[in-house]
Amino acid sequence: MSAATAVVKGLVLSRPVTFVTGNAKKLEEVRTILGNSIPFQSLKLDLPERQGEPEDISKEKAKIAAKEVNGPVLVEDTCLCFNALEGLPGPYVKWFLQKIGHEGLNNLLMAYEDKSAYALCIFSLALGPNMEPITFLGKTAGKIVPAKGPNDFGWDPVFQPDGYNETYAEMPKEEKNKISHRSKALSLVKSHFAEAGYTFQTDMTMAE
Ligand SMILES: O=c1nc[nH]c2c1ncn2[C@H]1C[C@H](O)[C@@H](COP(=O)(O)OP(=O)(O)OP(=O)(O)O)O1
Ligand SMILES: [Mg+2]
Repeated sequence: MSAATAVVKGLVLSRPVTFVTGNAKKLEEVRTILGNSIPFQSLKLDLPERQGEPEDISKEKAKIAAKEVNGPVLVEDTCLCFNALEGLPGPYVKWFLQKIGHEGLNNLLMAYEDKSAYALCIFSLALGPNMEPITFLGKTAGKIVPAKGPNDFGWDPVFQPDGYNETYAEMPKEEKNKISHRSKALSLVKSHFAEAGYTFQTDMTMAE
């Protein structure tokens, strides 16, 4: 079928926004948090990630994704940053988790009294290939604790947000989604869509 057309304050998008991620759990949270507020489709793709500052990594992912999709895309990059380690492992937490696990993440902080950390989520929206991505940051402060709770999403069992005695993993999903790095970033994404007044001419469910 012909692609859906979206009007963006005079700017016409040939397709609805595609959220590109290789992570099913991220997608699940994004779906729940966004509800029907922003029509989007998703694409499972493991995008290459450069090294460097979190915001640049996220933007670069959006640029690559926009080329792949040849249309508007939303991506995000998530970091787990330890204050005692100047923000590391940060964007590299995926590899740390894979190699050394929850216990290893705790051990990294063994030599430090400061166990404080923050979860950072950076969404990048690129309206098309060769368009400069716009970024949206969400941050939740907490500390690193020995793993507690179900082990079904990344480092959730070792991250205990400030003001809670439970880790992200122990909380009901709705509670995590109220206070999470991801939901904070997504509320900025939502405001952006509302302010930009993006209107969609075609029912997004009809998009290819
Ligand atoms: O809310 C979260 N709670 C716990 N763990 C989380 C969360 N959000 C991401 N994570 C994990 C997934 C990956 O191990 C690393 C981020 O790496 P990151 O590159 O952003 O994610 P990814 O490669 O799994 O998916 P994508 O294809 O969107 O890049 O932290
Ligand atoms: Mg990734």
